[in-house]
Amino acid sequence: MSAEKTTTIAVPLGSGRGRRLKFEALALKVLSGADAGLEVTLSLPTIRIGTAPDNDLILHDRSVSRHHAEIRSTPEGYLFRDLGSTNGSFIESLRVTEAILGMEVTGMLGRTQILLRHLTEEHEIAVAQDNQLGSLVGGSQPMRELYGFLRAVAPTPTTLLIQGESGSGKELVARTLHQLSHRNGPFVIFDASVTDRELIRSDLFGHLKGAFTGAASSREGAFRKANQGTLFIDEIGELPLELQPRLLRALENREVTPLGSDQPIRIDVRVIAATHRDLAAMVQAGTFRADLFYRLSVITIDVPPLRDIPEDIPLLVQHFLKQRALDCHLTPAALKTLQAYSWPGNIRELRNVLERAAALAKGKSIHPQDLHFLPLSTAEESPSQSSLSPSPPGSRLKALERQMIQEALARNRHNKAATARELGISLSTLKRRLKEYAIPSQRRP
Ligand SMILES: Nc1ncnc2c1ncn2[C@@H]1O[C@H](COP(=O)(O)OP(=O)(O)OP(=O)(O)O)[C@@H](O)[C@H]1O
Repeated sequence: MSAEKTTTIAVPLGSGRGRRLKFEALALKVLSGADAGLEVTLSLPTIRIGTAPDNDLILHDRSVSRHHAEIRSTPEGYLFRDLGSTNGSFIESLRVTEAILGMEVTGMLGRTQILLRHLTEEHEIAVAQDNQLGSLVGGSQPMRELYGFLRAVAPTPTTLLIQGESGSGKELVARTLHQLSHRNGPFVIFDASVTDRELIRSDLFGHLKGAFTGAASSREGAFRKANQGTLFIDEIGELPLELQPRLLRALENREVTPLGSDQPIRIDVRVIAATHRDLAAMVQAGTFRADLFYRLSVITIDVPPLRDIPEDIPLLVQHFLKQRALDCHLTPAALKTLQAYSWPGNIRELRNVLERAAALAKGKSIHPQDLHFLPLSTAEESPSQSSLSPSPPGSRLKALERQMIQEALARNRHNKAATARELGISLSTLKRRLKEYAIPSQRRP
């Protein structure tokens, strides 16, 4: 087995400065039998052993079955399972169908004896000294800690969960992870809140031609599109409960079965999920599966809200003005106004406020009176708001549309599908409007 198959599972320990990652893996060493001397270290969610070529540890012992056993990482430790093999599995001389493995045990599969060792290694995460990582801008302590963390986890194949408020940069973090991962395949985005509930299964896992009425041709699905690359599942909290076991199976078995087929297809995809919701609370409420939550949250990455990193605002302002080739600058008073604001729409809102200000400013200087924030009926007042001027006439129509959307959202308890229905627009249009107007898609506490 090649060294490239060696992978790691990382578990973050502690938070803030001095954060450490614990790498977990299972070392398998064949002690006797046809493959004596073969050694491999793996930390996949599930490790398969047998003589068939799709196993992770392929044995050439004729007394071993094609799919003999699997070892799954669980919150309790590595769980060994015999998959109904002809000659059975023995752990420390006891015949087992299932067993949680100790730190170092000897297993016997057919005539092959294997030493199984649970490895853990801890690494200190270096806090970066940079003001930028990939397209991410910001030199504050939380951002530098984030950069150090991203650098450490990017090359591992571990599933990641990114948490943060709407517009705080979760997608950009996922893109940065993909860029740093050196994975050859594409970065594919799947937004669970936008996709039609009826189509979500085939959009994710694909379908065969004729799998259902209207399936005129076959479809690959997001998982297979992302093969060798990264699949970013945005708004994972919106994934229908009935589809969650399928996603869990895809993550654990590294294979998907398209709709209308009974042939699973092996995939090599790194999954990064994101949410602005409290998934742990959803697990408590029974609206998100605990086993999927466990699998997704092996590593969680928290993206700070903009109000927690006001020191990054000058850098971000410079970045956006340059990115949009806007030939203007902010007066110190305008910068102060931005730093005092609470930013319910986070960095996306900052970008929008700047674009509007640049369009409305009379000269090259942007003054506090050129800054126009959202009509914040649902967000807390910021100290700077009372001094804001009313929206200029040109943006009144947009302000009205924004207001209508916010009110409909509140009436529908922030259920986007219901809101879109009430407004008579598609879910994807609503989602676009929410982004455009930097309306937080979550009710504020
Ligand atoms: N640190 C950053 N540096 C530069 N640009 C940023 C940063 N964070 C976010 N942005 C920009 O802000 C906008 C919103 O970011 P992004 O879409 O990644 O947020 P999000 O958290 O995924 O939002 P949502 O939850 O609504 O999907 C994008 O235009 C992105 O490029």
